[in-house]
Amino acid sequence: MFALSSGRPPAAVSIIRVSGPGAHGAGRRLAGSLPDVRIAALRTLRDEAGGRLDDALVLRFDRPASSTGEDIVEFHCHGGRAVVDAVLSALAEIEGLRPAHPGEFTRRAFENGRIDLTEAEGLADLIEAETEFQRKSALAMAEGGLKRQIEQWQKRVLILSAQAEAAIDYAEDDDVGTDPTLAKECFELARELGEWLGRPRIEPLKDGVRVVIAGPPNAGKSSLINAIAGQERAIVTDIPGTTRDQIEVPLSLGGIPILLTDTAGLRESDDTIERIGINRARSLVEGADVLLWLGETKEAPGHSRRILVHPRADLAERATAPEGSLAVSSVTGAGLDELLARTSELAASLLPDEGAIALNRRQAAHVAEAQGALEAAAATNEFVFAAENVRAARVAFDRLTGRAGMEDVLDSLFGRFCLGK
Ligand SMILES: Nc1nc2c(c(=O)[nH]1)N(C=O)[C@@H](CNc1ccc(C(=O)N[C@@H](CCC(=O)O)C(=O)O)cc1)CN2
Ligand SMILES: Nc1nc2c(ncn2[C@@H]2O[C@H](COP(=O)(O)OP(=O)(O)OP(=O)(O)O)[C@@H](O)[C@H]2O)c(=O)[nH]1
Ligand SMILES: [Mg+2]
Repeated sequence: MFALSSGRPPAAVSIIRVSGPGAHGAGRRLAGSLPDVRIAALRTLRDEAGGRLDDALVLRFDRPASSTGEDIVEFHCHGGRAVVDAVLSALAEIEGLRPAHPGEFTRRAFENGRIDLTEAEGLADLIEAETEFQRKSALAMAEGGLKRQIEQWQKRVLILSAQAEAAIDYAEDDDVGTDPTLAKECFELARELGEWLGRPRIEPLKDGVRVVIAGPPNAGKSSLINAIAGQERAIVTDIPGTTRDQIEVPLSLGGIPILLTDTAGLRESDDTIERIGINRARSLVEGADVLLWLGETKEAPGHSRRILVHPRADLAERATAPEGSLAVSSVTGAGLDELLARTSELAASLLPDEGAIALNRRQAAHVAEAQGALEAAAATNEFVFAAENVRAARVAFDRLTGRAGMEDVLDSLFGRFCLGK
């Protein structure tokens, strides 16, 4: 299979990669001969009829020492659209070669055991990374930070598995009791997994921390989002119930990604459209990471990270903010810096430390699965049930890394534990 691996032409240089058993043959067909492995060399690429396609740098990798684990040839061509099309067409002519599916190079790397699922996820995030923060976090995942941690968990779970199985084998039928070390280690591992689950996740880093502006109609919510965005994003009128659809403004506060959302004013309404907007506003408030509340303090929804805002503070009748409320004016800009500072402080607490491994939703689900199973294993005094749950934890870790086969698991299980003793 082959594909253009670099960005969309025209570009200075375009890289076309070929991976699989036919890669070297294809390289020779186009380039005449291949350079030594991992040594770039200049070649004239030609089509079947001998017509010149381009002068390109050619690179060759021999399996398994390549990014996919297969033979690879790379053509570093001039990045013109017609050049790239011509080389891709010449490759398509070659028997047994076909264009790659999206993500297929990474998929092959996974299938050939070069990377596990968490590394593949890290690579996907790395390619999408737009900020330094995102890049460092994705790179930590892509270079195996989580994979190594899971391998350590797997080792411990294998020993537990062996202990539990051995206990079943050797327990007298009527002598099934607890193994305090087994229960203790299950408990300890479950606790450690719980600690990981309690850490900040990757989603706020990727999608932005969800900061929701909410409050009654006409409070000045849309004016506030416009003032923060520095442009007229939301419609502002003195008619209560102006905003219906949510309005989202992505911003970066000192490097912290924020998704700021304006919502419909909360009130009882007979207007069908407004009511739909209000329902959306309510669920946005519920899902908010940080809530900016522009209403009365006593009406404020309970939220663990909320800032009470006293808007329109430039008006004489609103000159004094109630205790605990931050006076803000979208007209004069007063209080905005303080509001943003407090917002980014709350938002920062939801983000992983720079370069730290942060679980994504899928990974966290499997970690939670393993945690639950180990807790159950720790709580029981039935070896059979304990063994079953330890096995479930093992499966959860295998799902986490995307590993399906159990052969190596069994090998290391029996290699570690001498059942004949
Ligand atoms: N030209 C080019 N640049 C690229 C890539 C590529 O495929 N081509 N990559 C595409 O993702 C990234 C580099 N990733 C790579 C990952 C592994 C191997 C590799 O050959 N691994 C072997 C040998 C390792 C070694 O020599 O240390 C191995 O793991 O066995 C190569 C590139 C970014 N830059
Ligand atoms: N003086 C003053 N007026 C403001 C300020 N913020 C908003 N207003 C006015 O208050 C009225 C309502 O403002 P909006 O921003 O539309 O209020 P809202 O909370 O979005 O209202 P709904 O979308 O209806 O829920 C408008 O007439 C604004 O011009 C402010 O800081 N100072
Ligand atoms: Mg509004």
